[in-house]
Amino acid sequence: MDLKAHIRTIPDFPKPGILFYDISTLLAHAEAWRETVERLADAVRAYRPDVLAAIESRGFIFAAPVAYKLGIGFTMVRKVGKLPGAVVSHAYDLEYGSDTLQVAEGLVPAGSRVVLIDDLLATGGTAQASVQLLRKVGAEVAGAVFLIELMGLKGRARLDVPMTTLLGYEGG
Ligand SMILES: O=P(O)(O)OC[C@H]1O[C@H](OP(=O)(O)OP(=O)(O)O)[C@H](O)[C@@H]1O
Ligand SMILES: Nc1ncnc2[nH]cnc12
Repeated sequence: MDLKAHIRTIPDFPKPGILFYDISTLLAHAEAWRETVERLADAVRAYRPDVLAAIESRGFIFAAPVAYKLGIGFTMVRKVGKLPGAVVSHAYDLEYGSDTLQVAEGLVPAGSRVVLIDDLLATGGTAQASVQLLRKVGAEVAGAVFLIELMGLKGRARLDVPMTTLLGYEGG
């Protein structure tokens, strides 16, 4: 099945000049959604994870059925201020300014093999910050899996873990 046929592109969202790759149309199509979950699960399984880590918020949509299918748990990598209780944080630089990601303390056992999952790799800033955060809590990041890669933005070069993407687009 051609999954790209189910991803809608919207020009100038959320800012002028950005071509937005919208997964809403894929999620709404039962067969495309099922095929996506199957293919992501195969890619994730190859890294032999003990647990998944999912990046807020679109990453949660994909991580939940994949974790269920593989019979493992998943941990949420969240934007600052969303997680209750003790958290571990990692601040990272954006093009302008900075941001912080957090995970709950004590949920990822030290030394466990973690696979990171998200819908889309653009500049790779969010994914690489997530890798660093997971290492801070003692995880071994075995790999990262994305549905979409915007190859023009060269996020792949920023990630220092093995990675698999299902759909590559030249632009970004
Ligand atoms: O590779 P990067 O340049 O870091 O960009 C990729 C990130 O941007 C999007 O999330 P966004 O921050 O828009 O949040 P959302 O998932 O909550 O919509 C996407 O889901 C990735 O997490
Ligand atoms: N062009 C894009 N489309 C959808 N999500 C994104 N996240 C970062 N860049 C994006």
